[in-house]
Amino acid sequence: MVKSPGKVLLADDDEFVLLSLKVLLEQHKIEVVSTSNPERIMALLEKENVHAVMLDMNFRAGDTSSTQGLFWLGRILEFNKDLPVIPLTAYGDISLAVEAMKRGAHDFITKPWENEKLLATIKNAIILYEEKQKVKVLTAQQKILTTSTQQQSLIGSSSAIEQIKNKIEKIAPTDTSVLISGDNGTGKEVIAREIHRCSKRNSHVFISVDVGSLSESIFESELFGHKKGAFTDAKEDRIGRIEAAHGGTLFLDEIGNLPLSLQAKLLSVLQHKIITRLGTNQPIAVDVRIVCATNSNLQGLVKEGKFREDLYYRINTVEIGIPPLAERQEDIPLLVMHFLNKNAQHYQKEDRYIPEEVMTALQKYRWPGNVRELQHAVERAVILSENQALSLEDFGISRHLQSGELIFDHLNLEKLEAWAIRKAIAKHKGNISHAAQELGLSRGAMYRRMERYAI
Ligand SMILES: Nc1ncnc2c1ncn2[C@@H]1O[C@H](COP(=O)(O)OP(=O)(O)OP(=O)(O)O)[C@@H](O)[C@H]1O
Repeated sequence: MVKSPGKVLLADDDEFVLLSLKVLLEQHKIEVVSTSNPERIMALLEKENVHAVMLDMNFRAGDTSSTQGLFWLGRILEFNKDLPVIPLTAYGDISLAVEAMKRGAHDFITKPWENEKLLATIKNAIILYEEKQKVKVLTAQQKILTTSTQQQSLIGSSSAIEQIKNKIEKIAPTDTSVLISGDNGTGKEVIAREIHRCSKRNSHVFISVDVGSLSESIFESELFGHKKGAFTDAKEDRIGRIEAAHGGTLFLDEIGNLPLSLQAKLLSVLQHKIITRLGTNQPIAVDVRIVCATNSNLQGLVKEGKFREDLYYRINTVEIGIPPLAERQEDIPLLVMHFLNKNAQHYQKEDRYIPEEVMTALQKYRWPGNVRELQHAVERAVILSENQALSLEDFGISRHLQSGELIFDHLNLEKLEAWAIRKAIAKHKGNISHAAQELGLSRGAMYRRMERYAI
């Protein structure tokens, strides 16, 4: 089927004019909605996503003052200032056409019209409208892009990170939805960005929304956008994050914090790939890949009725679990060196280095804030250090080490079990049978636990 170039609203009280325009436009695959009653114009604009309007300037028979036409022109542009309006004027009424153009009309057509010229005018109007919409989306994307964080590739050589890299390679080229779980600061966003970078969407935007930091009152407009006047503070039309991510990847961090009412809306977006901005009822098609992250037990939230089960299954086609940093000590030296190089360069202290015993201690520390904490500790050490060799004091963690606050000061059984399973798999280089044997588990019990902890 040939794609329609766009949709036009025809408003004219002459049924014959409406019919002949409709036949002409539809012959050229242009979709048409029409009305002979001007009072219906606004309702049709609300309902239909039109790209241009053809507007009769003399509605009532015998009314040649055109005040009606100019009045409706004003109302249409008030509703959407980007919408091209093409007045239809009586032959020879140039002064009226000029007045309409002054008030924002796109072009004008005089009756009787020439088919070729009319078609060219309509097609131009549709293209112009689409271009304006694209510019709007691009401007919003640009704004979001410039405020988002810099790209950071996934650093690490532990078996956990290797397995994650392997999974990313397989899933990135597909559009499947991914759920990343892990504690705060473990690198969930880095993984999401890596999925985007390796995907065919990588020339489009990656948009990150921290659902956990949004107040409930702005959730909906932030995600879905709004129309001017949709609520008290809606001073202008605004594109939501989902629409801004069109063509790219939308990363929803802390998805467990999404209120139930919006969970239903998000599910509908995932199913139908359509959004509606607040205060309008015009559906807008969106093409986004959704990657979600959580640091809470989503399955538990489902059981408690706080998270919709259908949405849970929709977002977790593939799950990636990232263990806390303390459970992948092998990654610590690589991360430390990466952050050291970056900060040493930035603070012009390129001669700084880390003695072996300090690195060993850094590996043993449990890093409750995970990679984010490690990153800040290295930056702090570079800034505060007075000697070339960085000391544990520079990192600000010697006090914790002296108080014995090493890896196992959390006693959460599930975390300990997950830690032991990962450790055993790493020790046996991915051989599950051997790892299960060491843990005293059957292979079945091992696989059940691996599924539970998304290993
Ligand atoms: N494997 C990694 N390689 C390089 N940098 C990393 C890695 N993991 C985390 N980081 C860095 O640590 C910081 C925290 O990472 P990120 O924001 O991805 O964590 P998160 O799990 O999404 O955190 P939160 O749950 O708080 O949103 C970032 O500055 C990120 O660049």
